[in-house]
Amino acid sequence: MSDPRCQLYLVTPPSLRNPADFAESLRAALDAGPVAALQIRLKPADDDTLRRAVDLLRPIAQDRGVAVILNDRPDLAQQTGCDGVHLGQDDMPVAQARRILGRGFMIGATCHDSRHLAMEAGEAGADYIAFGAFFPTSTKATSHRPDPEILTIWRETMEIPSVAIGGVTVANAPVLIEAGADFLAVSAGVWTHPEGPAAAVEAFGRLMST
Ligand SMILES: Cc1ncc(COP(=O)(O)OP(=O)(O)O)c(N)n1
Ligand SMILES: Cc1nc(C(=O)O)sc1CCOP(=O)(O)O
Repeated sequence: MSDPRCQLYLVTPPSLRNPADFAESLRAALDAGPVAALQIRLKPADDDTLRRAVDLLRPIAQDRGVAVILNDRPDLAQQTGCDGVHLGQDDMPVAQARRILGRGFMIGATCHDSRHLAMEAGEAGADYIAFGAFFPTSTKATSHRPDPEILTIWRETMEIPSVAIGGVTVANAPVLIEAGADFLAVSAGVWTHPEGPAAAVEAFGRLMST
């Protein structure tokens, strides 16, 4: 298969009411089409809950070649065998995380609608930067609404891959793909898709391969 210009990055729902059921949905989703990464994002969750979630979900993803990124927690990400961590502006600074985690560990950084934040994150050692929220979402309260053009400008001027997040669905994804996003990070648009997560991943796969 030719290298797709944009790849799918799944984000878990904010809470897993039934972890075993979610594990089943995750298997089905990952078997339905190409997925580059899975972010485990549980809010709020204590350390035991996070560890149990990583222990359950990490092998499902990694066995299928999907990188596992833990949200917010570089310490637990490293201890539990994840491939990377995603850091917000109020989390551990990227440079500090890079010093602790070393070069082989993936670090992503939230940059809202700011190329300035994104350049800072890149200089501090981030492997990808995330812009959002591009569309309204009920997964998280958001106060930034970037124009998709930020993805075009970023791609034309910078080498670090961009992730577009926030309210992304099969219906609105084309504008972000056209604008030049390297990855689309999606939660509700997959887990609450009317035809189910596998159908959503298949549909994203079609969009990204055309
Ligand atoms: C890929 C990606 N982009 C942005 C975020 C948001 O991270 P953050 O600002 O730390 O907010 P919370 O996710 O912790 O609520 C993300 N998680 N992933
Ligand atoms: C976790 C998160 N961060 C965002 C940001 O803008 O930084 S938007 C968002 C929610 C992503 O979930 P959904 O695909 O359901 O909108």
